[in-house]
Amino acid sequence: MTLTAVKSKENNQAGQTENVLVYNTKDLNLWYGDHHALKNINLEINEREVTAIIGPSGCGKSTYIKTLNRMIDLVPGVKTNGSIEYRERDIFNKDFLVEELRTRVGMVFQKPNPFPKSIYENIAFGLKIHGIKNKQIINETVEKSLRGAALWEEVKDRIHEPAYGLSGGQQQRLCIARCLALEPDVILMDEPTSALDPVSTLKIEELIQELKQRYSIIIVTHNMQQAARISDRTAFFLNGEVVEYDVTDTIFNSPADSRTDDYISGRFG
Ligand SMILES: Nc1ncnc2c1ncn2[C@@H]1O[C@H](COP(=O)(O)OP(=O)(O)OP(=O)(O)O)[C@@H](O)[C@H]1O
Repeated sequence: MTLTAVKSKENNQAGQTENVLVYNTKDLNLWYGDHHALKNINLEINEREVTAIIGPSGCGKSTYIKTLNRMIDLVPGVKTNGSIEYRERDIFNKDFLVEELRTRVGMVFQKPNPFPKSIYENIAFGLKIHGIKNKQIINETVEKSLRGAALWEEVKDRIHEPAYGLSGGQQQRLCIARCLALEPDVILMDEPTSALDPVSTLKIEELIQELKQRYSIIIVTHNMQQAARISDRTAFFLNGEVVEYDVTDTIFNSPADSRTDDYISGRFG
């Protein structure tokens, strides 16, 4: 039984609700050509939690989250074995259409990447691609998504202006709104605040706390304080392996492995 499963069981005995898994990664290995970038990864990720992935540069954090929505398929020469179950279905199974997976699992990148269109069109565009044509539904979804990303009040009077006119932090919240419009189940975030100033970072962190009421969030971050502040569980990656995975408080206050302790204390990385 894995650590997370043990904890779920303990919670259950204490009369709390059992955790539901959104992802279950089993013995995952990944190679870029000959380079073994992910080694025997086993991770159970709970729904409606924030799961942080931390570790030094090059340890495989981005590779792992890009595998969760099969964006890794776009890299030539990648090989994998093992499995990743999303809601108990193997994402590598040929019956699981990648388009379906990416609709269920949204992604926000390090650098805000709005389309060169208006604020409104940034959200409406994705809806139209998904076949939604009704103007009223589109208008309502645009507003709902911008509200969900805590951006509506700031942009409601200029939603037909170019998205590039927004600040970096606003652009990142627009990218989150664009993701929310498609009603995802999971949101993957790859260092979403690393290009932002402290005030914009705080806004995104507050937003993540709100979003976890409805979505499961998996976030890669180099910022230890951020992982400690916003995540429920943290996985520490090193050289393509998961060294330790536990509730965030334990990782930061009493890690089991001395390498985790060294990393979070800033002794390397
Ligand atoms: N497209 C690629 N082709 C070949 N090797 C790659 C590719 N992408 C990543 N790698 C290698 O795989 C390893 C893991 O990279 P990855 O980007 O996942 O690390 P990371 O932990 O996210 O790093 P960082 O914190 O610097 O973003 C590194 O050794 C990297 O050089």
